[in-house]
Amino acid sequence: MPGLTVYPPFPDDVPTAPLLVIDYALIKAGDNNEKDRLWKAATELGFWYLKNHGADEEANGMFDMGIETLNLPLDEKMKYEQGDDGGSFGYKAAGKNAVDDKGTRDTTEFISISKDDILAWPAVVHRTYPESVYAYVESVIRPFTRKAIEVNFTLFNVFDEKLGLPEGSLAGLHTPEAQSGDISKFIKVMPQPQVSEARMYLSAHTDFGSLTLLHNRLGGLQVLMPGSDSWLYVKPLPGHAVCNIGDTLAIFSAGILRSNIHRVIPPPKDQCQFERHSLGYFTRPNDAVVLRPLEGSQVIAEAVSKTPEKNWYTGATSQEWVSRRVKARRVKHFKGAEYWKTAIGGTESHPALARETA
Ligand SMILES: O=C(O)CCC(=O)C(=O)O
Ligand SMILES: [Fe+2]
Repeated sequence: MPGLTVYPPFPDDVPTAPLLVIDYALIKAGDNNEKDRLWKAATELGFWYLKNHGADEEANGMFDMGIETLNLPLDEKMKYEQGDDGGSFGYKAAGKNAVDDKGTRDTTEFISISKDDILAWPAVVHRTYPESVYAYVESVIRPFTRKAIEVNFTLFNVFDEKLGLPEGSLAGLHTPEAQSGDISKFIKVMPQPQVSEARMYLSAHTDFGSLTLLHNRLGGLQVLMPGSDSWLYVKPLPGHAVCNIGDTLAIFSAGILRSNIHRVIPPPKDQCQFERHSLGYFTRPNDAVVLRPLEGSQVIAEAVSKTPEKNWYTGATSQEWVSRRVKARRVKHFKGAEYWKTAIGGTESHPALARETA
């Protein structure tokens, strides 16, 4: 069973990022101390571990679905390729995205499954998927999607409270019934020959949407520590999801919630000989929501006035924002180093975003 591969342990002599461990069960029970810790994590680093999230079994099933799907022959997978127009549902073949300012092609492939297609199945909202996806909809993908939405809503409620927004504000911008760019994404990267300059798996980026819930088994994910040039590994911890804030929550809160830069490089030490699999639920606002700081909060209004250099008023809808960022990475649209510097950006600016060179 590929899902049961025993990997070498994450090495204990590489520097790791100090993510707080947040207990979802305590958050759900309304524990104020835990809510304060979540707030600290979401505003200072923008990344944290989440334990007791209750979605482990579904996540394991998603690994089986993802491995089976990405092991299909390439010509079968290519029938479902996302294309070059900014669509983020379906299959993304290795080599279709650039990873640096030279236009180097990536070696990362993934299958992204839309929340809308999964909740509506057997009706099709956006597109169709390989049969190996449909075989898991009822037993795995739908329960996984529902649990991810539940976790999101619980965390959103804490953010509403801390931001001084009326209860239900953030949930109201992410209604499951409305169409959105929400995806479950399963990622695979083949091990690479031991060359001195191994290729970046995912170039430095901020996530495009609101919240990301990641389930990792191998290392490779690194976060750029705020205010510095150091990249630190996020050590995978069994049973813990890695959560992070994306651009749209940063925009809604005028930067109070931190959308931190991260990247994926080959897993450290002996782990790099293995195929790397990762799974994320990427939550994005409803397609039609216009991205700008939210009204009705004194705290957000103050944050806007303290950051005049930032253009939080993007004028873009959620769908336009995500689509622009997906499209900009496709090799087809690559136009050189200057292009890379400006076109791929999200809410954070840091030289690391422009100078990544595999
Ligand atoms: O594979 C991972 O560990 C992280 C993936 C990621 O950052 C992304 O897909 O946005
Ligand atoms: Fe990411």
